[in-house]
Amino acid sequence: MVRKAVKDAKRIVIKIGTTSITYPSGNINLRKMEGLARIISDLQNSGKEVVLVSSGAIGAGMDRMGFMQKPQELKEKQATAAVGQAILMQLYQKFFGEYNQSIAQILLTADVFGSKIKRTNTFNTFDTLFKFGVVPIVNENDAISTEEIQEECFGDNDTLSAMVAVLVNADLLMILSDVEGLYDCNPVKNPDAKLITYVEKMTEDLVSVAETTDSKVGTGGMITKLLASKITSRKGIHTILAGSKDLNKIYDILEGKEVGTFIK
Ligand SMILES: Nc1ncnc2c1ncn2[C@@H]1O[C@H](COP(=O)(O)OP(=O)(O)O)[C@@H](O)[C@H]1O
Ligand SMILES: N[C@@H](CCC(=O)OP(=O)(O)O)C(=O)O
Repeated sequence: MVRKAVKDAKRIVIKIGTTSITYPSGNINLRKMEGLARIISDLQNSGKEVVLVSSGAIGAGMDRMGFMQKPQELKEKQATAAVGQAILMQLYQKFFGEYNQSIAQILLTADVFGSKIKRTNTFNTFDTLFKFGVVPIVNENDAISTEEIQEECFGDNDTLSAMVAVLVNADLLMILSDVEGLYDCNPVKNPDAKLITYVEKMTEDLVSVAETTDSKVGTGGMITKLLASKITSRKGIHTILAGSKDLNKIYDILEGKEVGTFIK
C-alpha cells in the first residue's frame, strides 16, 4: 500500500554502484550503462526529474590502466578515478545522446554539505538543470576529495546519493546494486538468504544483518546503503534498494510494484 507513494514520485535520485556497471572481470558493462541511459531518458520524457549518482570512476580507470586490483596508494586511487571519471562521462554522453537527452556532470565534495552558501549554490545549479530538462550525473570529486576513497574514512556514493536526495528535495531515492535489496543475511555468502521487502524503521537489528562487500570494486556494501536510508528517512524521503540485473524493474518500482526493499 505504502508503495503507492512511489507512484507519485516526480523527482528521483537513482544511484548505481560500480558492481552494476562493470563486469566481474573489471571491464565496463556497456549494456548496463546504455540501458540506464535509455530508461532515464524515457523517465524524463514522461515528466520525471532524475538525478543519476553514478559510481564507477575508479572501476573504469582500473579498466583503462589495466589494473587488476584497486591501487593501494591514495594518490594512485585518485589518479585512477580522474582517468575513469572522464571515461564514464564520455560513455554517458554517447548513450544519453542517442535519445537527445542532455546531461551534466556534478562532482561533489563533503564540504559542500557543511556550508550553507555552497549548499545553496549547488541547489541552484541542480534546480536550473531540472528547469532545462538536463539530467545531472553526480559523483564524488575523487581526484581531490580524499574522504571517499581513503580506506580509513567512511565516505561512499550511497551516503552521497542520500545527501543529494535531501539537497534537491527528491521524492524518492533508488539505490541499484548487484543484489535485489536487503536480505536477512549477506546473499552472496548465504544462498538461503531471504529478501526483506518492507522496512518501517531502520533499527540496529536490521543494520546488524548488513555486511560490507567482498567485491573488488564496490565500497561499503549493504551497511552504507542502510545508513544512507537513515539520512533520507529523517527527511521523509523513501528509499528503495533494488537489483540492477533487470533495469526494466525501475518501471515496476515506479508503478508501485513490490520490487526490492522499500524503506520508509
Ligand atoms: N544483508 C545483506 N543484504 C544484501 N546484500 C548484502 C548484505 N550484507 C552485505 N551485502 C553485500 O552488499 C553488496 C553490495 O554492495 P557493494 O558491493 O558496495 O555494491 P555497489 O557497488 O552497488 O554499491 C552485495 O554484493 C552483498 O555482498
Ligand atoms: N566515487 C567512487 C565510488 C565509491 C563508491 O561508493 O562505490 P560503490 O560502492 O560502487 O557505489 C568511484 O566513482 O569510483
